[in-house]
Amino acid sequence: MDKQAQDLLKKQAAQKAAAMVEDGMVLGVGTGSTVAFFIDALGKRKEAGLKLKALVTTSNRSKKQLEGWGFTVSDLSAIDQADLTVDGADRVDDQLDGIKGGGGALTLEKNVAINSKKNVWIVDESKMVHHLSGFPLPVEVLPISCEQNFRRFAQEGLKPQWRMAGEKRYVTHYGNYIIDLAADPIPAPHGLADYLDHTVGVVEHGLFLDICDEVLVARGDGTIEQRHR
Ligand SMILES: O=C(CO)[C@H](O)[C@H](O)COP(=O)(O)O
Repeated sequence: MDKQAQDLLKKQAAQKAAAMVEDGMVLGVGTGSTVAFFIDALGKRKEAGLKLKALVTTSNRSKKQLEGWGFTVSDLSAIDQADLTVDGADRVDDQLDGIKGGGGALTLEKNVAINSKKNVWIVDESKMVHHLSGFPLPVEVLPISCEQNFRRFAQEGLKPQWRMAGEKRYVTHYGNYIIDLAADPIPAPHGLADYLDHTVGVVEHGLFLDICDEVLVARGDGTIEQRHR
């Protein structure tokens, strides 16, 4: 699929999600190119009179775009929970578990997601897989012990690679590094998530398991499939 065709699908899924937002909601907004289309569709709904109770987001990129549409963006700590969070994903499997963090915003994305009553992901069909595969798994690590973490992942056969930004290591919103694990496919996502959850120095990882409630999949035939957990 070329980029233009993929962008069209992303836009269709984004518009469908924007139609799900209701007046008075506390809304969570994710990060990425698909979410950028969602923010534009949400902005148009605002111009048509949509009034949110509060809005939180998962990156400075999304925050800037939302503010450009005149939205006020709150900190996550200022709200109790979101009614709905709309985000993209890098891969989604048959159980609606996913890999996220391609854009490096996984830590805030997971925190917003687990503090949301409902999570909807918007994807084009190329992101859908039967078992999680085809995309490196991002792991955000503290700089202080990142070399040890990297070596340990290599010993475990997880094929670690530093996320780079040009010549330098990519630095997250929180000043940490990202190690992308190229082990593929992921045979036991819950087992790997448990291992990463218990690895000292790991801040967060991109396995989003048992989090997504509904995925909107834009397909090349013009339809949007709504899959529920
Ligand atoms: O997890 C994410 C950012 O950390 C994004 O949601 C994910 O990478 C999908 O991005 P895109 O919509 O650009 O394909």
